Amino acid sequence: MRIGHGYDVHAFGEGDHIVIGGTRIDYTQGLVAHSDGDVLLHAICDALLGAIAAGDIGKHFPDTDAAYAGVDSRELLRSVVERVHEKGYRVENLDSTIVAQAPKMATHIGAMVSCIAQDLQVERDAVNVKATTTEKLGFVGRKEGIEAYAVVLLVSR
Ligand SMILES: Nc1ccn([C@@H]2O[C@H](COP(=O)(O)O)[C@@H](O)[C@H]2O)c(=O)n1
Ligand SMILES: C[C@@]1(CO)OP(=O)(O)OP(=O)(O)OC[C@H]1O
Repeated sequence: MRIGHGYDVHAFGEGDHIVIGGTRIDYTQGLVAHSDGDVLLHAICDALLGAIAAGDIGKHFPDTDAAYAGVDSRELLRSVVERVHEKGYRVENLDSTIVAQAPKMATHIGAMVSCIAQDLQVERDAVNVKATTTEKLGFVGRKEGIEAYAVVLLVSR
C-alpha cells in the first residue's frame, strides 16, 4: 500500500475558459501554463508519482519540451497511470481539493469525477473532488490564480 500527495498552482491570465479536472469551464480569464493548465490533473499526477517515488510531473513532462505545449493534461495523467500499473499498483481511491475564489466549480464536479475515474481506470466512487474559496484571502482570494491538492492511495494489483 502506498500513499501520495500532490499540489499545483496556476495563475490566471488571458483567455475565456479554464480546463480543470478534464472539464472546460467558461470564465473571463484562462490559466497561464505550458500545457492546457489543468491544475487539478497536475496535482493528481504529482500525487501518483509521489506514491511510486517517481519524482514529479516536471521531471517526466518538462515545461521546456515543445512536445507538451498546449497538451491535454488527461494524456499526461493516463501516461502516469500506466507507470503506476507497471510498478504493480492500482489506484484504491483519490481525494482532491480545488482552491478557487472563482469560477464556481459545483456544477462541474460530476464531469470532473467522470474524467478522472476514466483516466485512473477506477469506479466513480473511488474519486472525490471538492472545491473551496479562501474567503477572499490571499492570492486565491484576489482571484490571481487557482490551487489544487490531491491525495491518492495505491494498492497492489
Ligand atoms: N470555486 C468554488 C468554491 C467553492 N465552491 C462550493 O461552495 C462551497 C462553499 O465554499 P466556501 O469556500 O465558501 O466554504 C464549497 O463547499 C463548494 O461546494 C465551488 O463550487 N466553487
Ligand atoms: C505540465 C507541464 C508540462 O507541460 O507544464 P505546465 O502546464 O506549465 O504545468 P506545471 O504544473 O507547471 O507542471 C509541469 C509541466 O512540466
